Amino acid sequence: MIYTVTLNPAIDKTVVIDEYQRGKVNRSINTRKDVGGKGINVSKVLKVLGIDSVCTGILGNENSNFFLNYLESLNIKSDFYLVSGENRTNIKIVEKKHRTVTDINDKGFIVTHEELKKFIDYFLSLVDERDLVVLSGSLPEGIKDSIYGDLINLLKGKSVKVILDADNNSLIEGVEAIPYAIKPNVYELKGLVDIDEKNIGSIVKAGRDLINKGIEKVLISSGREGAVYVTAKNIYFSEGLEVPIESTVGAGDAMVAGMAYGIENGLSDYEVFKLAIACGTAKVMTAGTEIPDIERIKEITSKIIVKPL
Ligand SMILES: Nc1ncnc2c1ncn2[C@@H]1O[C@H](COP(=O)(O)OP(=O)(O)O)[C@@H](O)[C@H]1O
Ligand SMILES: O=P(O)(O)OC[C@H]1O[C@](O)(COP(=O)(O)O)[C@@H](O)[C@@H]1O
Repeated sequence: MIYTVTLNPAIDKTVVIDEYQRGKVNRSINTRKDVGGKGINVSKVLKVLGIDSVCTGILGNENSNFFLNYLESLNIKSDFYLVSGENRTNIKIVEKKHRTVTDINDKGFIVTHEELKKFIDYFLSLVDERDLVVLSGSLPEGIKDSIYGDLINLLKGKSVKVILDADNNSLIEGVEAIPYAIKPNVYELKGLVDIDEKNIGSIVKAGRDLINKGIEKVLISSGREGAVYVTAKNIYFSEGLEVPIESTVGAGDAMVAGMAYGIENGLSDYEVFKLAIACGTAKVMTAGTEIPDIERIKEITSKIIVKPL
């Protein structure tokens, strides 16, 4: 079973405007609200790919029904540890004129040490060596940056594979614990290793260094520029496809879903990479964090050109 862990879920409020006017009244063209947060988005795309997962993590009690009802409507199993407080709302400003998305991500609820410990104990009782765990997203107040590293060590103790998608110090500390796989974007990678994010050779070298440390799969995404996949045996590159963009929010999560699906199903590095790119590309063609459909993912998969490096 795949478990996605979201410690800081979010409602994504997408506001479409023509052009942001600082200090003025801005009027929206349209708005939408989606259930989001990185691990939850991964579970949404896994469902489309036809694979079950359990969405776990920590959820604020106050507006929890918005999340739980939505996941139930998609037939995605959820098993969150509930804490008091409200799940954050993250604002995504889509500017039509400039074709940009600006994220304003809130902090979220506060988690006490005791609550976190209860969640970890419960979560560890759920998983065994047959499972794959996706740890992703930012941390609510009260949880230290060491959490992903700590969880990776505990999960490795149970022979559970982990895919990590985090940033800043939680990524640095997570990588020190050597997860099975990671999916940084180039900016997250730059926070980890000194790279020139415009130079493919520099990105590949960073990927190889991480593989030499013991991480088995390193998928580095670079938005429209595409992605690089470095494993012990292969190095692949693919350019991003030119597609109509609705919202880039959740592209990385969709990519992680493709990666998790491929790893869970024993696909080759080549197939994993193609599927991950297809999921990310299909996602940018949907509004907000709406899930891409499977037919589009299949169609894009057939168009992706992967170059071995
Ligand atoms: N503007 C875009 N055009 C085409 N594909 C995109 C675009 N943005 C993202 N993608 C696809 O989604 C993948 C993940 O996007 P990226 O923005 O790098 O992730 P993250 O959301 O983690 O920052 C990219 O590698 C690419 O395949
Ligand atoms: O936990 P963070 O880092 O604040 O990110 C949460 C945000 O990331 C998202 O999961 C989208 O992530 P990506 O665009 O990186 O795939 C949104 O749904 C959510 O608002």
